[in-house]
Amino acid sequence: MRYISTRGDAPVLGFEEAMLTGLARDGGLYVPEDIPQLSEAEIADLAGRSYEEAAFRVMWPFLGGAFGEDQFRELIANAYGGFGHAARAPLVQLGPGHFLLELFHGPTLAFKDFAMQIIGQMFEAALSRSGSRVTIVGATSGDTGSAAIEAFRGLDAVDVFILYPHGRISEVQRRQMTTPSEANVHALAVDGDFDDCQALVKAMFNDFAFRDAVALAGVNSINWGRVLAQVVYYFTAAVSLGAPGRVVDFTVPTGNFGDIFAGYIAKRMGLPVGRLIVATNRNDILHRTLQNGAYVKEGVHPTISPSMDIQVSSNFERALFDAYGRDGRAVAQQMEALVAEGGFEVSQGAIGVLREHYASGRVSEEETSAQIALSLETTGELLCPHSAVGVAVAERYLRREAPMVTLATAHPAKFPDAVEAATGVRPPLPARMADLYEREERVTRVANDLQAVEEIVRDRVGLVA
Ligand SMILES: Cc1ncc(COP(=O)(O)O)c(C=O)c1O
Ligand SMILES: N[C@@H](CCOP(=O)(O)O)C(=O)O
Repeated sequence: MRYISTRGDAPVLGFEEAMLTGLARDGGLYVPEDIPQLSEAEIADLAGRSYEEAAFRVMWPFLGGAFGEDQFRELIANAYGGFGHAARAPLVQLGPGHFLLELFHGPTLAFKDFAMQIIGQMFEAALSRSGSRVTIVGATSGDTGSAAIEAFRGLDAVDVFILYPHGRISEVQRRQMTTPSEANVHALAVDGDFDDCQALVKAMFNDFAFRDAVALAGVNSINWGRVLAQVVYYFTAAVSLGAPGRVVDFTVPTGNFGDIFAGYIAKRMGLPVGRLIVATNRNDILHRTLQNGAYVKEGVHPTISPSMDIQVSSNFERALFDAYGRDGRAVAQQMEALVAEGGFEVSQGAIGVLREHYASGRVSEEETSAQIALSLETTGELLCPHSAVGVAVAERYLRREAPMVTLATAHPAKFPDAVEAATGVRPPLPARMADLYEREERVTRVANDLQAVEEIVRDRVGLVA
């Protein structure tokens, strides 16, 4: 199994190297050279299996022997054993033909746990085999960071630095990142927005001297392993609704495009996915692009669904790569235009390909709050604001020919202020986190400045600048 860069000019790697490398050295993202296929019979045979067994069968063909079969099964068991629901990703019916896929039963109450828990296991196994260590640097709008810290806290072979936008995430999200006391965890509050944090991370990867000195690794969805682990729940959800004998549509609250791209990979593997619907808040670059064919940056607007307050959507590059017939040069040119001019026109051919797979909708702040209230009233389901964005958009796309699954990406208790403002109900944290507000916080405030962040990282990992 070989992994190639979306910009076509980086070394071709195996699964383990691609996972540990993060961003490709040409600035692109790694993708599999070929997408493994599951036959109809293999998909049908997932019915009634445990989530862990489905995870093994879906992910295994991408690994190219990086781990042994028994070892990989054990890593999967460790990853999902601590989830708070036996089904791991249960489906709840919201109405005729509309289902909610609850992805918030992991340790940090967001869908990120599905990938981060297994990535943590794979990193640990790979690093203990090679005896090496890495420095993980990640950017977060709230959920990736807490899931990464949870997955990597206390590991000897890893330091984990998480950059979050100061003042732009919920208090629960912040505390999940600032209260772990392990010495290998470093929360950095950046004076900027999520796009600034993500740009800093990418700049660190593109600073080869720094990258090599600290053995930089990434756990944002630039890391292929993240996307891969998220493919699994598209299979479990669709199969429980009748796939492969039935087409299933999905609506995905979208920011960095990793989660919905995982749905596209499931489709490419043979799962009968109908429409993949991008649901955005006011930060609607993806919706605008699908509507008018131009990918143009605006400033990031703070919203009540802060984890989706993103304009430069990393994984859209992976989608473009396929839409341009896997022409790395074309993608590299567009990404250069994004940096130099703040945007680019997607070619007629490529936008046509994207529209074959993806549709989209945008939801205002008022509509998000109204949807949280309406869902509670009509279905008894208390939604987080991100999931509410998804449900509101999905309602516009319901059709008789296919059931719709909306991904519920976080637990409402992570965003209690927004949920309470919409419904009057303040969702409580699960008992195991009940003392979150009493724990001591540890955080370093840092300017939106590459040198300043690199200096902190070098210093903490024991390298003299
Ligand atoms: C709760 C929540 N919903 C949705 C998203 C968007 O997911 P993606 O970035 O994979 O598009 C995020 C962040 O990524 C999130 O944390
Ligand atoms: N919403 C995310 C943003 C980062 O996305 P990722 O999937 O690329 O890690 C977050 O919660 O941090």
